[in-house]
Amino acid sequence: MLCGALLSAHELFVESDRGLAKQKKVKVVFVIGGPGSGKGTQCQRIAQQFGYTHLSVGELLRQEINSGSETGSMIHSIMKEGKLVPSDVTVRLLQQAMQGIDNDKFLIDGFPRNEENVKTFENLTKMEPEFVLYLDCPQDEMERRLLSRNEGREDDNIDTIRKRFKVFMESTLPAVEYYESKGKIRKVDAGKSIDDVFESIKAIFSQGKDNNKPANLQLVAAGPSSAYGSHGASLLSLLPTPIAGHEPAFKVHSWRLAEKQRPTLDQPYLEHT
Ligand SMILES: Nc1ncnc2c1ncn2[C@@H]1O[C@H](COP(=O)(O)OP(=O)(O)O)[C@@H](O)[C@H]1O
Ligand SMILES: Nc1ccn([C@@H]2O[C@H](COP(=O)(O)OP(=O)(O)O)[C@@H](O)[C@H]2O)c(=O)n1
Repeated sequence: MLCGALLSAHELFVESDRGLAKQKKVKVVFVIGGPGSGKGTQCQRIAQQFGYTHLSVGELLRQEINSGSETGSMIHSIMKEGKLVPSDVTVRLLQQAMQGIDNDKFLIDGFPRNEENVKTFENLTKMEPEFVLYLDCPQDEMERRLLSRNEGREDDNIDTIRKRFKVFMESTLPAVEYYESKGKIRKVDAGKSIDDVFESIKAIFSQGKDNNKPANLQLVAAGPSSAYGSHGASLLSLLPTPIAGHEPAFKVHSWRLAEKQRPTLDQPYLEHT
């Protein structure tokens, strides 16, 4: 079972440049997709346009391999088989990287890869993502892209690529379903051109920005028997959905028909908070 109520933003302790610990609220967006779906490519653009720090978990693992540590050699043997590194190792590398960066918005690329990744992240950080961007791409297209990636990656050979696809289907898709059940998946068709995929992604990130702005709502004044009550309810449905972790832009005043309380300018139905 995965944990229930978690914070969207978390008090993360970071070392300031004076060496003192200070608290800051941190937001994370996870980016999931099959190998070669374009996670790294799109994350670079998102980071540049929306001010996120891009952390590629695969890259953090490769850096650990290059450090020559014992953990690095364990990671190396797992990665060349296309398997998944134990979550406590991955999440600790991720936490270390986040603590060393003075930004409050992180784009975490290639994470989570399975439900164990999810649980470990929740347990160790007590955070959950704002949302999860899912790059959905046909397998034959991902295979074509990986075989021509030319970054000299040991795992970009046809045998390991096929193993990574299997891991994606068997382990990562259940994590996608978990976030789907929480309403956090934002899926884009990643089989299109780089520019077209980014257009879809921009709409998702821009929507988040708009939802943070207080809406410019005019109060509707209405006299007795003018059906304000029924329209009041539909008015509510027009308001932007509050984003988890943000105060809603409006306070809703209840009014009870039995007591014949109608909204007035003194006691409006909706009020900016
Ligand atoms: N939409 C796209 N169309 C064609 N090629 C792409 C697209 N997105 C990425 N690529 C290329 O495919 C390869 C894999 O992309 P990458 O971003 O590294 O994927 P991932 O991080 O998901 O493994 C790279 O060589 C990249 O330039
Ligand atoms: N959360 C993660 C992310 C990557 N990895 C490992 O790192 C490898 C490369 O991941 P990556 O995100 O750099 O690349 P792609 O497989 O998405 O192209 C994976 O195949 C796994 O072996 C992991 O174990 N756990």
